[in-house]
Amino acid sequence: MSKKNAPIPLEEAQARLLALVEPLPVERVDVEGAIGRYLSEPLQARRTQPAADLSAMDGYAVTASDLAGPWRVIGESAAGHPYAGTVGHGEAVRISTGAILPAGAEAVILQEDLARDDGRISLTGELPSPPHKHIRRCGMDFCFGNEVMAAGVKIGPAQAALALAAGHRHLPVRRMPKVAVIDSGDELAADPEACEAHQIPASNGTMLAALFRGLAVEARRIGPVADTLDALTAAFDAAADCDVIVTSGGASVGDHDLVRPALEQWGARLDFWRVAIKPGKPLLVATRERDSARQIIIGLPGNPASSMVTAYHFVLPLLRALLGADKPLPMQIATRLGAPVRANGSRREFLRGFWDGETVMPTTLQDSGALAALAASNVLIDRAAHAPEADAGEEVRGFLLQNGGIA
Ligand SMILES: Nc1nc2c(c(=O)[nH]1)N[C@H]1C(S)=C(S)[C@@H](COP(=O)(O)OP(=O)(O)OC[C@H]3O[C@@H](n4cnc5c(N)ncnc54)[C@H](O)[C@@H]3O)O[C@H]1N2
Ligand code: MOO
Repeated sequence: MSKKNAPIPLEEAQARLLALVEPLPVERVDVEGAIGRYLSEPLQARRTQPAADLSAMDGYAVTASDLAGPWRVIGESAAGHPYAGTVGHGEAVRISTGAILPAGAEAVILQEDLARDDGRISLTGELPSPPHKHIRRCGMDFCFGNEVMAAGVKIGPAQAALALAAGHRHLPVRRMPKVAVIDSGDELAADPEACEAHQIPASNGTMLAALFRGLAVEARRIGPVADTLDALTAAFDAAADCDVIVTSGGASVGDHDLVRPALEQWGARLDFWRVAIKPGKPLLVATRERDSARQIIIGLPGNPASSMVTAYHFVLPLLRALLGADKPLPMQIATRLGAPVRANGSRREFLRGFWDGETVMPTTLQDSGALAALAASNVLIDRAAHAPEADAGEEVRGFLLQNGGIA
């Protein structure tokens, strides 16, 4: 193998890939449509919340200067229906959670702590301490002009609610990337119920597209495609409008591993090939310049666990970066081994395992073709190159597979 293609470390390969990203154009979409996408610029509040002092509980609003009572009930402030008058000495206003505190009122006494008798209330329980305990101050959450979210934040359920509360009907986000997923290999059967002995059902394409669809992308599948240059270049042509093309299989060194030569024939330029990780070593990254934008092609190894691990560490971060994420890489967790693991070889390894919230149990079978073990896993245990054997109970780091490793 030429020095040029010596496997490179994971972080270096990720940095090279992300350096190729040209963020996609910005569009404004309504808040619901923005869910799953990333803010392209900081968001300022267009209103103050709460816009006035509000009661946080159901009870009675009184002045702070008269906390002994009894009080005469002079009216009501309900959510959406404020009390127009002022509360004075010896007076109380019935108030509900979320209602505006009437003028003059500085304390809310819970209704459970009061007895009401014919328009008068008297204390039977505790006074609020401090008196303003049950009051949400104007601007407690945010004030007009505050930056409520930074650029690159993912719009999830709470962020969408915050944007609406801050007075925004639309949000600036980047257009959704278009991704094509190409299954390649002569042995692949499109129909799992009609799979001959010399075949294997094509399963990576569905797995990968499902993984990518966890992000706000338009993913489509092509193939299975035969192991010929013509079939592969025709598949690339069918993906000519895509921002990202992901292939699985045919990335290694065999006579029928044609993804690299097909990409070159198609006019793509290889950026790097081979990463020092296990599984996933034969990963390749190439680019093709179109009239307006750059296409990025990622060739994943065909073994199912290799495809999953490389999609997790490369394709998901790439898609997040195209969407404008501030932190596109997955986050690590620290946990403890539930069983011993052997010493590692020269490639950083991602063992498949199941984390139950306390310890992580590596699957017995770690072959990169073992789909049952992959499907039983929710964590990739991160083992450094040449890591010594480790006992049950020792701390290890890992990546949660769920949600692409991003909380
Ligand atoms: N002499 C060497 N041989 C291999 C090397 C090497 O360095 N020298 N690397 C090995 C590594 S590591 C991996 S990983 C594999 C990956 O090879 P390819 O990307 O070329 O994958 P294929 O050979 O096409 O397929 C591998 C395996 O996966 C199955 N497969 C492929 N596509 C799908 C699909 N869409 N759905 C389900 N299963 C799929 C395929 O049938 C094979 O069993 O190369 C090693 N070899
Ligand atoms: O990517 Mo391969 O799985 O290292 O055998």
